[in-house]
Amino acid sequence: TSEKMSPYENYIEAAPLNFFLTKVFGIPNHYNSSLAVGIKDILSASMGNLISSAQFNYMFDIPWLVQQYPEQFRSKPLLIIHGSQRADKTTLHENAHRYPNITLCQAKLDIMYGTHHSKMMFLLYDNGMRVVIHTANIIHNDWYQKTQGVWISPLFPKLASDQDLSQGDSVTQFRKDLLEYLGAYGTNKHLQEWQETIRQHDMSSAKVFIIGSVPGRHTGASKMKWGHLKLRKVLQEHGPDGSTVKDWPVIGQFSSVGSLGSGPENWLSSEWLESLSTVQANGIVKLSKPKLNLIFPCVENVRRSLEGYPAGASLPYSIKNARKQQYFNTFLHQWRAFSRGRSRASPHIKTYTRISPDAQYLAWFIVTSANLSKAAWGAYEKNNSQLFIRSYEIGVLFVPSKVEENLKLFNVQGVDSSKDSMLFPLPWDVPLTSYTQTDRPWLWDIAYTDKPDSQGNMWCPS
Ligand SMILES: O=C(O)c1cnc2c(S(=O)(=O)O)cccc2c1O
Repeated sequence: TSEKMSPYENYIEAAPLNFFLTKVFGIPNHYNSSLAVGIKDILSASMGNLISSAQFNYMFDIPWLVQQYPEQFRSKPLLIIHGSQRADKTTLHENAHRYPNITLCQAKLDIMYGTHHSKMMFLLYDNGMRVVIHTANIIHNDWYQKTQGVWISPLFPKLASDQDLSQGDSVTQFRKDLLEYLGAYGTNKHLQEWQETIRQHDMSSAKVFIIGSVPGRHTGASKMKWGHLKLRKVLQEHGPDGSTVKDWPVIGQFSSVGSLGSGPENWLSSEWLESLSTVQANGIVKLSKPKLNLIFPCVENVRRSLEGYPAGASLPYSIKNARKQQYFNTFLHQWRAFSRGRSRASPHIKTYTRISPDAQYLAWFIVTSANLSKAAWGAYEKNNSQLFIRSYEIGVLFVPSKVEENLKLFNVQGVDSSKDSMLFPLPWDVPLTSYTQTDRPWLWDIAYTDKPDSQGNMWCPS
């Protein structure tokens, strides 16, 4: 019903997959005009007449956030869901204190080293609501010169009061999974109000699966609800068939790396890769495990970036972890995004996909807050009877058949404009670019003083 749409909605609603990159300051405008949004576009009045909103994230600059809303929306109720504790929590409260419309909600983090990584917006308008799931912190730098991913839901209309509230879910059970994710935060009055609001909206137009992580030791029926086992379950039921994707590589792209174990068989190439290479379970014998390709910036990628070495302050891979897992380097490829004008926009986006060897087709695609870590994706414990997750994460999974019935694959590039294909806007270049002999993965806690960065500076972390 285009008569309701304003020019902004047209360009946002027109994107068939609702998958955008954030606008980057300092690249040719062409790369910021299509399939790119800034935070002010997302919050603009042309997306809807805002009644209230919620912002889930890890880092917040509250005064900056308020300024990103249109002036007439800056006093609307705003719920901030964070994971800050102790001094960080005090600072957050000090910064929020002077805004009477802002309420803070602290997500419980009872497990050591867990963080509230999830990045999501609820936008309630007078004619419906939107859900935005993305990868950027609520700070200026994350929306300025980095590559970030954003999924913006269609406008979800409010259910008519007489309509049965069990209506209004999608073929991917988007609303059910979103409510289940929110349920994991426990009893918070403001979050429960948002759960009620979500129940009152028709989300049947959502074509993506939610892949979420919540802290805990998940067993029994809950074991497959979160992290890499949720992905495994969805791919068992709705994934590609084994014959189509036999020998198709898996690609992981991320902005941080955890402690993965002393060898690939500890976690990376065993349980994690097994989940990402799951195919529709039709009983055929287990396929050979596919090749794993990883994308993480090398030192040169960071040095030449628009921000220079300081881009590396958001790429927290430590020397402590790196020295324990040299095998990890054998999987690595450079950050290159020439096709999107973003080779120099350092990646903070996290994406995972299964791609054909000729890089023409995708079997599925995820954009998420989850980096390459056990804390985010979960790790088996107790003889695979439970999945141990430390952090909150949330992402969306695109599966061709759920985007369009009978669609089996996404097109990546080239001219296959046959009717049964849909172009997927990849954020990074294929084929992948290997590290050179002298390239090393970026580590954020060692010095780089042999070559100045794009700003003429060296990197000397304290
Ligand atoms: O986007 C996030 O959720 C996130 C989380 N953590 C970060 C860290 S650190 O907490 O791991 O030291 C250091 C630098 C950037 C970070 C970041 O961008």
